[in-house]
Amino acid sequence: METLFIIIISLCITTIIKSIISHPRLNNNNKLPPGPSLLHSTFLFLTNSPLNFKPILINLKSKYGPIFTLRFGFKTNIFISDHSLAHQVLVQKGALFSDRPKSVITRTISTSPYGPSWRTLRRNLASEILHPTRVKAYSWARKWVLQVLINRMQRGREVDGTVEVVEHFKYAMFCLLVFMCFGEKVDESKINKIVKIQRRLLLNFASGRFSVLTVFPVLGKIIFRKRWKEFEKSRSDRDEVIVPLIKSRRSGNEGIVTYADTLVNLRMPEEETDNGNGGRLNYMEMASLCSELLNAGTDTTAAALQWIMANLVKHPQIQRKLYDEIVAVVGPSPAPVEQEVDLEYVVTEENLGKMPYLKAVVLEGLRRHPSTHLLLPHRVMKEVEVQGYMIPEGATINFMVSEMGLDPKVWDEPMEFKPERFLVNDGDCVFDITGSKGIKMMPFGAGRRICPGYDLGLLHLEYFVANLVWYFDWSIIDGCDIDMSEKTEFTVVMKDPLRARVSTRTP
Ligand code: HEM
Repeated sequence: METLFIIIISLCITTIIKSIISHPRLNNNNKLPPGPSLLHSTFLFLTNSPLNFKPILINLKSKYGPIFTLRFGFKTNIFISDHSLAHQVLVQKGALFSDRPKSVITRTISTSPYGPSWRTLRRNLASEILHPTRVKAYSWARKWVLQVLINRMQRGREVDGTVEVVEHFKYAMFCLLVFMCFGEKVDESKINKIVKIQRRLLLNFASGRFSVLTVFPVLGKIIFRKRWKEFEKSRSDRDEVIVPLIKSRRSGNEGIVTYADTLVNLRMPEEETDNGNGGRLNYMEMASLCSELLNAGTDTTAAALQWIMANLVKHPQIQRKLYDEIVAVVGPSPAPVEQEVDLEYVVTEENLGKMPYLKAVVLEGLRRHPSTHLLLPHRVMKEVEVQGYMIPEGATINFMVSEMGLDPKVWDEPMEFKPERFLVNDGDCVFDITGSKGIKMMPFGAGRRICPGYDLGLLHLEYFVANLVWYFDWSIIDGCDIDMSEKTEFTVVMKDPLRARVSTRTP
């Protein structure tokens, strides 16, 4: 029934859009990048889930080139797969391309329009939570989470020593981000409840079920009544768990400063006078922002961690080289740990800086398997020319991250996992992940909307990879190769989750 409605609505919109093709903003001189006809594009959007869209985009790229257009209803979607075009758009003309399309999710950093609210929220996260001194203050929480992870992996090991790791990675990253949000070592059942609620929301957005509510904001509420109800229910379930955690901070929890604390104290400057609340955020808004942080920092990192460990299992010589580097810096692995015992020895964060090969392994993992194939969509704020084409105001711009990491013009043997490509002559690892001077890959995006958590994300990956390799020897299960096929959830994950033989190393 809903699909029928979508088709009817799309046909109506098709008619309207044809009439606005000659809109002043799209006159004869204003040529859009090439792409399939409106009818063909609409058909592609209606018949494919966003989760399965990647092969279609790759096909369109090979047909139309590094910049192409796909139109759907009133929306003009531009796709860019070329590094220098991405640099031109995101860095050189960044001010025009840093807006976001409208979303049904309000009050998050990632969905806020480019403007003062976004700036205030992003600055709060960057300066209050992601500042190096604050990140350092969470260092003991990372050690605690490492222990949680090692314990869970030991407990989850089958008699033959094999373990499926991804759920343990996700759980560990969740514990860490929940701690950064609320300052509590939340118990397992509550963590699992939060994970379940967050995942339901995310998967519904990633599959397009909830995004359609944004495409048709007014009619959508009537046509997709059931989905609206479902969306509101998911939101209220989320608030039911998250708001009490925020309130418990208000009741005078001393010690470490958490994200929830900073939100309670935040004032939105442009609303100071007119929201009747002195510019304070309400609890739903705070819950939405905490929920964003949990999503942004967990699945992305867990997905990357799984891909990196899979490559280390697949390439034992790379794992050996990495292990040797770790041992050269911190000494031999400690004796096998007992379950539930406090970890005495870890590869510390100070030591990570002395391990260029570790950095190279992590970067190679992010190049070869970026956590997302596309950046979050950007919105064009004003009509602008890009490579001789006119991009209309309001168009959505998408960046094909994975294609950039695999471009043979930039990367030698792009399909191979070769960390050495990131090392310079003296064995140092020097790479600008922000792409400010030029983009070669952009797993965290680039320009004004670049992921504000990129430094923390890299730290988490280096810390967990180093410790997992120092504590355990990872090997392939006899007779089973590692299948590197991928599938898209909220992030891009291994289709066959990594299962490996994991044995504690002896000193
Ligand atoms: C390996 C880990 C991570 C990866 C691969 C990753 C990747 C990304 C990407 C691709 C974007 C979209 C950029 C764009 O649209 O141009 C993004 C945005 C964002 N990320 Fe991350 N991220 C990671 C970790 C984190 C962490 C740890 C945090 C916070 C603690 C975080 C917070 C955010 C936020 C708030 C945004 C929205 C930025 C905005 O719209 O201004 N991310 N991330």
